[in-house]
Amino acid sequence: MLPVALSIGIVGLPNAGKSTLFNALTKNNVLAANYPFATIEPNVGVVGVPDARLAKLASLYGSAKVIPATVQFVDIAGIVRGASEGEGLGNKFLSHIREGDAICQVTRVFRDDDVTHVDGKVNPADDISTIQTELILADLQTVEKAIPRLEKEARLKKEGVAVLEAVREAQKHLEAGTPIIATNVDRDAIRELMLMTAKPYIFVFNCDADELADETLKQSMRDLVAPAEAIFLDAKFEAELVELDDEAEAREMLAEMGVDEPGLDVLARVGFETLGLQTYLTAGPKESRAWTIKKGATAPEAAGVIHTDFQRGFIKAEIVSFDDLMEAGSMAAAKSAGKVRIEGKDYIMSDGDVVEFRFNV
Ligand SMILES: Nc1ncnc2c1ncn2[C@@H]1O[C@H](COP(=O)(O)OP(=O)(O)OP(=O)(O)O)[C@@H](O)[C@H]1O
Repeated sequence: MLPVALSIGIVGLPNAGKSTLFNALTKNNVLAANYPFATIEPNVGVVGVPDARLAKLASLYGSAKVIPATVQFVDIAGIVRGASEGEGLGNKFLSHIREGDAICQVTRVFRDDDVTHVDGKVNPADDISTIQTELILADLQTVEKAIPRLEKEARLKKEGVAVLEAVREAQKHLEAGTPIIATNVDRDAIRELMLMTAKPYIFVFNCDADELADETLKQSMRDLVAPAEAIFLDAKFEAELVELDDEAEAREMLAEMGVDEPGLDVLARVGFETLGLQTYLTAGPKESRAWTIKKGATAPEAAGVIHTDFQRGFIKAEIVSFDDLMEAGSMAAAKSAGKVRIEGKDYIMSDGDVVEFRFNV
């Protein structure tokens, strides 16, 4: 199994704050200007997933380094009404969204008369439906284009019949204005079409300081997008926060905003979850490290993320859960307490397993 490198595409209307958020995520200096369509080329940012367990492991093992899991964000240009018809940057960037594994939509909530809104007013519900409509229309085009080919394939081979049926069902839902993720269409059957509304979705509400403190407002946004995840942050503030070298100052700024945790940390964690990923941990004097696997991965597959030899020559895995290890206070104590298990080829990994693999090369 190759290392898992899934990515999340950031979408939103022009001036929603995508570039500001992306810059903060990567500390890259991508152009973030008060200028619709400032972002033309897609940009990839690789972000560490914050994991408090790593520092604890590192202090237990005296590790020299800590290496977190990562999640990739791709900054994509703004979508405007009519994008599926070629308005704005049109279909060019829709193809970048198609390649992502999940979508993160940045929605403007902040009020600032100096920052133009494409529709002349700030209205999150309208903005969300504008983008959803564009993605649905683009998916509908994809489906309509594919159907004649799929009909031919269904006549030639049996497997094609189920695919065609699933795609026709998808078409009906899209015509009714429903994103595929909200239906029970067989998503495996239609995978090859890479439909955008079939991807998991995260909503980032880009707020100003007052709005961040407004629980009623936030609840109404949550209700608007449920069951999808809603994250609230001030992208401009997050961008300033990452510029600070002084951690104490950063903590103070967060406290002043009444926020416990940087929004970017929440986003990285929720994004990682939304992609269906989990981590297992390894620890030693050199490093404490989180490794990324898909949920449901077996022990040999997990070993393969470190090295293909580990997977090929897999014998067994010595596993202790992070919590048991911390409670015992050391690997030796965990062993004598009977908390360290020997697991074989069929073991399904759990998040937070602390692992040592035994293998033959
Ligand atoms: N929470 C916020 N509060 C106030 N201003 C903000 C906030 N977030 C972003 N801005 C400002 O809004 C403007 C637009 O932001 P940004 O360039 O990131 O938008 P964008 O979505 O990337 O736009 P485009 O699609 O046109 O590239 C910038 O001037 C930015 O500083």
